Amino acid sequence: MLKIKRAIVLVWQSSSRWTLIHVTLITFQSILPLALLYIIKLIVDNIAISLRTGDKMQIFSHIIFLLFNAGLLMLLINFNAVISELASTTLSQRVTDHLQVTLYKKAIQIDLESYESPQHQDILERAKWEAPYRPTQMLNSLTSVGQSTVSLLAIAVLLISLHWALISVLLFASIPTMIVRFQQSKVLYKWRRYQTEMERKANYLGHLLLEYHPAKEIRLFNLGDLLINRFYSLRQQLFKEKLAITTRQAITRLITQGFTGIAILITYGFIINQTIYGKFQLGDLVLYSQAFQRAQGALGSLISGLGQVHENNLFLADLFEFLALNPTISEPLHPKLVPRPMQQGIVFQDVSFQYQNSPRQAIKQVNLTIAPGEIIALVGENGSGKTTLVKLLSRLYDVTQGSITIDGINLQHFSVKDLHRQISVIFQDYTRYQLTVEDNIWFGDIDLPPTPERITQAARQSGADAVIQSLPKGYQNLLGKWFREGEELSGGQWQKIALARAFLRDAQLVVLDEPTSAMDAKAEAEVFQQFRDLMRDRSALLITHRLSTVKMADRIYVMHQGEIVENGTHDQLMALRGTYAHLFEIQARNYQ
Ligand SMILES: Nc1ncnc2c1ncn2[C@@H]1O[C@H](COP(=O)(O)OP(=O)(O)OP(=O)(O)O)[C@@H](O)[C@H]1O
Repeated sequence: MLKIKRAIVLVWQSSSRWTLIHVTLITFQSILPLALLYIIKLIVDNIAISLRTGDKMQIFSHIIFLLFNAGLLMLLINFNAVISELASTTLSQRVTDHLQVTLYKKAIQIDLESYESPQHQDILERAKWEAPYRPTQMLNSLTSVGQSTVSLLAIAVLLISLHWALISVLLFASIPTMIVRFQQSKVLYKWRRYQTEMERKANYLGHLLLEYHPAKEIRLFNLGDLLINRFYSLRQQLFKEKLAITTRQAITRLITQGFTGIAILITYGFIINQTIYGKFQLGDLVLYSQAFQRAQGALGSLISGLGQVHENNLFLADLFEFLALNPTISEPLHPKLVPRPMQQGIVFQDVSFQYQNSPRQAIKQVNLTIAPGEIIALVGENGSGKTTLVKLLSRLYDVTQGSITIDGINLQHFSVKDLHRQISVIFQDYTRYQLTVEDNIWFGDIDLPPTPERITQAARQSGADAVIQSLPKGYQNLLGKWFREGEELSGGQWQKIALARAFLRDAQLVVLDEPTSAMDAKAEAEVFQQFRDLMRDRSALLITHRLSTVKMADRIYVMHQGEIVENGTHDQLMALRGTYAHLFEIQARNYQ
């Protein structure tokens, strides 16, 4: 019941005006045919009277009047049907758009961690399936239930006046159909839930085959046919399962329909019998058989409407399951302001962290300090935990143990938005927005307007300005190949744009995860030559495998399997002759 109410609220919120129009028109649609039926009865009755009396002219003119009204009513019914369809299309569109936005709003709220669980992906996928149409369908099935109930009640009064058993037979005969319909919805729903992952796998293969990024490897490694075959065999499996379910359902439906059919035949037999023996007039025969036919129709749509309500109710659970997800990275009730400027800086104290879906700790007992204005470098082999530290610092995840503080205040006491405003992070898998250059840079700080001076300055600092000047529309040029007139950039050029985005934000800490990995040696040298100037009094955390660039850092932390194993300046670490010195010498040797 609660889900039905929520679905209606969603539809109402999408457009209260169109919801009202839609429901009103549908109500008319259920009442008007009944009025038409009544006029037809009057016409037949009049014909019957005319056969018995002499004043045929007067009766005929009355019948003409009734026919005229019937014609008008038919016009009205058709007009109502057309307008109703228009209202229904408009409302559906409104609901789809509204729900899409609701879904996106929820998606940007939930924890990053949620995206890493297959169960969450299943929930998201199902919510995506259901959101566009399920609430409108719920409204439609509810209105159809209302509509058929009104029709059925009105006809029931007529049929009861004939004989109470008629409507009882009809109702009784429809019980098996109803039970079967409900049962079938449940089976279908369970199957959809269970096969979500398989459907996602098929979609993923489809994505690999259609998207631009995988296209190169798919051609070069000749993966196309292999992936298509895998896609096809998944779809085959889904198809077979669905076919088995629908075949079983069709057979059951045939049996129940047979049962209802017999009951209907008996009832018709009764009506005909009563007419032959003169208990019903000819008009009654027409009226009752029409009414009975309509009762059948109304009952059929009532059962199907109730079945749909039940089915929609089951499937809406998926949408609401997603909308009910709450982030665990919670906002404090009374947030403190992030100190600006920081006095003591950022301190990681005995920080440990384990990803939810992982059997081992990614970070173990880490102690690390970033003082105001300090440039810190984080080095270490792949998988040693560098990026994870940054995710913890920016509260994309919360630490499992220990604490991270700014000027002694735990990060969890700041509002997440305020914290993010003070940190400018570019991850190694940064986003290439298929938008204008200006947007790509401005997205680094949308709290301020995208004035050309700010954008150009950030682009100059990252070395992107020269690239942008060579584009036909400069800062207004679209990037990427998704849209017309977009220009694709090289990996290093994209990286310069991403770096400009990081520089734009007036943050107290700039975190760059492999910021120059795709840049040529000259561009990289240019960025780092001016890096200290660029940072001015800001702190920076650099993650890089290129040890030549970390020499200029004030302090270097070396990570190994989630732990910090060494820290100091370049000279101190070289003198220590430990992991850093070893890594540095390997790289230096490769350049000789
Ligand atoms: N989302 C995740 N879920 C589970 N485990 C993860 C996740 N992300 C990273 N890990 C694991 O955490 C460990 C640290 O990964 P992290 O990305 O922090 O390493 P890194 O030092 O940044 O590596 P690289 O130099 O390759 O970028 C690795 O063992 C990795 O497998």
